[in-house]
Amino acid sequence: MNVIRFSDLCANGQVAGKRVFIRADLNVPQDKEGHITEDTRIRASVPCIQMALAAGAAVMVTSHLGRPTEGEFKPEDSLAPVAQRLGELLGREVPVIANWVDGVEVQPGQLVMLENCRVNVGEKKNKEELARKLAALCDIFVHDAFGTAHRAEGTTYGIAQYAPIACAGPLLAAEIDAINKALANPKRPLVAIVAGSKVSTKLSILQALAKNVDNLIVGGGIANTFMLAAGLKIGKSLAEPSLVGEATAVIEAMKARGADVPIPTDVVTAKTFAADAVATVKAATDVADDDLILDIGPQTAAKLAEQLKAAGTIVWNGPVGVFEFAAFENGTKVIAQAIAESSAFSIAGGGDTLAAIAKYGIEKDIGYISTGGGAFLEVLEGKTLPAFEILQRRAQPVAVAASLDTARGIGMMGSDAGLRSILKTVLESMTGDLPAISAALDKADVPSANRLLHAMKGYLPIFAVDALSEEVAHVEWVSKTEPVETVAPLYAALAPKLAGLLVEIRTYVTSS
Ligand SMILES: Nc1ncnc2c1ncn2[C@@H]1O[C@H](COP(=O)(O)OP(=O)(O)OP(=O)(O)O)[C@@H](O)[C@H]1O
Ligand SMILES: O=C(O)[C@H](O)COP(=O)(O)O
Repeated sequence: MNVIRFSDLCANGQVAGKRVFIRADLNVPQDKEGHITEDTRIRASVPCIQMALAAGAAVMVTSHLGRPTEGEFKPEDSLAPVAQRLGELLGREVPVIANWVDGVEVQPGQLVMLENCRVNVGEKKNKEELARKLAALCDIFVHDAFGTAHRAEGTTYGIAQYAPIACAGPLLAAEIDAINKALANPKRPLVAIVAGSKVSTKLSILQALAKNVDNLIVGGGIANTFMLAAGLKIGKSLAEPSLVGEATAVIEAMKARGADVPIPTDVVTAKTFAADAVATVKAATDVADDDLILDIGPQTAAKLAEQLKAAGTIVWNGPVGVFEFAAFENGTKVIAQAIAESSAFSIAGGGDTLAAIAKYGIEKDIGYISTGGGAFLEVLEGKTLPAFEILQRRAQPVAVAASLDTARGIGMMGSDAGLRSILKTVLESMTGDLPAISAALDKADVPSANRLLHAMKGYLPIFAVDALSEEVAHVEWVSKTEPVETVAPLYAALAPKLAGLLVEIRTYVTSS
């Protein structure tokens, strides 16, 4: 995966004193009072934040929480409980900043949390005006929100288009590697459980999944839509009637491969969506017009559990019922226990799925737990997620424009060994010089920056492409006479290219 990794930037000393904007996925489940019921996503975001702080950055972190209406902040949309939990994990205060789009006060060594980014107008549709403002807040944008990597929004895509440097955080990078590895050659039968409440998002993924998986188990609002497709009544239950055609297409695609999508034969219903609603188990054919289906029935759960026990690989996203209410948790509990008892390699993800895993204490029985729900389903579908598309694109100019010209280097040095030898020395000095130039410019010390650029101007033509050597020569020349206001933006454009060259040099000297 050709993306810039934040860990490399930290190791190269390019982060000290920089403004770092981290997009995390801190979208955790909460109860009615706003208490966090499961904090995996917060814990998983800690390493990136600590990495940025340890590298001496001024750190801003943000996330969405739920699906609020843009421009209409409500107290329940606030990231305050998340900041409080993060503060406990980090052992420091994490102040929450509201109305932050036009500027954020944060100093190196400090960490602030920027209030729910989905309240900003233009976030969802990735409006350019917002994206440019977001990018202007930072020197380095770090995408560490794997759970939201399938969304092309302002803080997950737009900011990456315009920020001076856009890179992958450690969680984002580790998740994609782990999921791809786990699913590269899945042991068959491969069974996917796709359930929960995000019907339209997930139903459209199912068509692609139907080509890959051997068994497709549906639950929650998705199962209700499949029941409609099978001609069953679902009363007032959560479903997406406009997607019945898609559900039918999935059933047909599975049938054509000799597999099927089991439609619930019994369900648990209520008359209201409430924890104390009376639960009634009934046949799937007996659902009344005023019924809400809130869980699969015990017969259906037992049948699905059998299928799961025979699986080679299980992918699980979404609880099959409203497991938060005791009367409607049985289906999810039975499925969770069947996954735990199965010898299959299991991979699970999704905000509420993680909460269900924690509730039934089966963390140790799951092969891999991802912070992504919809995102990891899209990886399974074979899609390139928008996060990776833009980060790869942002890594390209670095690789192309700042590239190492090894043929030239060998010619100039007389041999490959000669080139390697000079590159080892260069690697050492550039690793120190790049942050030193930035630090000098931060202090408006242009003469020091000029001295360092002058040295670089001398050796780059031995092994770098002309465009880069010329750009360095130009910035060095400007820095002889011009003030920091003129030099700093020129160096800001040059720095990522030099950082890219450094990565190439390191790769070259460590290759055999
Ligand atoms: N039959 C149902 N009717 C209404 N809500 C349901 C039903 N079945 C499950 N749910 C709800 O679905 C929610 C979880 O769905 P969701 O699609 O958000 O899953 P997830 O694991 O969080 O995945 P992701 O991270 O992709 O969102 C739970 O809060 C659960 O109560
Ligand atoms: O819970 C999730 O799957 C992620 O946080 C993404 O949330 P979204 O589906 O509201 O974009």
